[in-house]
Amino acid sequence: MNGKSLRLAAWQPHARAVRAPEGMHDWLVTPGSLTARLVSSSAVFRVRRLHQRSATCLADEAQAIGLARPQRAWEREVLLECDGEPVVFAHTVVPMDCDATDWPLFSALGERSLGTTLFYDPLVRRGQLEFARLSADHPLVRRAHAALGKQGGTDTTIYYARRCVYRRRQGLLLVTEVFLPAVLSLGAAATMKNIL
Ligand SMILES: C=C(O[C@@H]1C=C(C(=O)O)C=C[C@H]1O)C(=O)O
Repeated sequence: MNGKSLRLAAWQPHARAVRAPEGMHDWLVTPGSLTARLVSSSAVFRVRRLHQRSATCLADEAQAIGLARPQRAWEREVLLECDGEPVVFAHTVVPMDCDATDWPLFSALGERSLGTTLFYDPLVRRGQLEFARLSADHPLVRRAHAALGKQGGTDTTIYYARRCVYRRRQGLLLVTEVFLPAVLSLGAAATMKNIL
């Protein structure tokens, strides 16, 4: 970590507050399942599971999932890939003490999209989206860089992210999606597919 403090984010309730370029703003405000939009924007879509394990949640996540302080949670991290190109780094946390019946499919997801369990289950309630600008030293961007095999030290890119809390029975689950720059090329590809 070379002494750099890990900078967390200021999560905003309105997408316009993070001043994303238009193309990225359009992705940030994708209604419904992001998976569904990515599938329709590419020929080959893949959820590349990086890991699913217990880990200490981030300081700005604890309260969102009902924890008094950062503590162990179930953590799932994936790259969403379109036509072989990673376009989203996604990070999901669930409190360790959640009842297994709250999220019955979560532990066995593998490389199936979490979205397929969240958006087609009538017991799931979706909270409000929040948005943030993340710099390269944010913990989630650092993890995305590591997953992509990239050194983030000189990266001055601003990454745009959104997060949302889902509730099912007594269970809470927080999904954070960090949009990678390559997501912007999908718009062009999707447009070309419509034209050709
Ligand atoms: C919440 C969704 O699920 C997607 C899939 C995820 C996964 O498989 O871990 C995580 C975040 C999402 O981008 C969605 O499709 O909207």
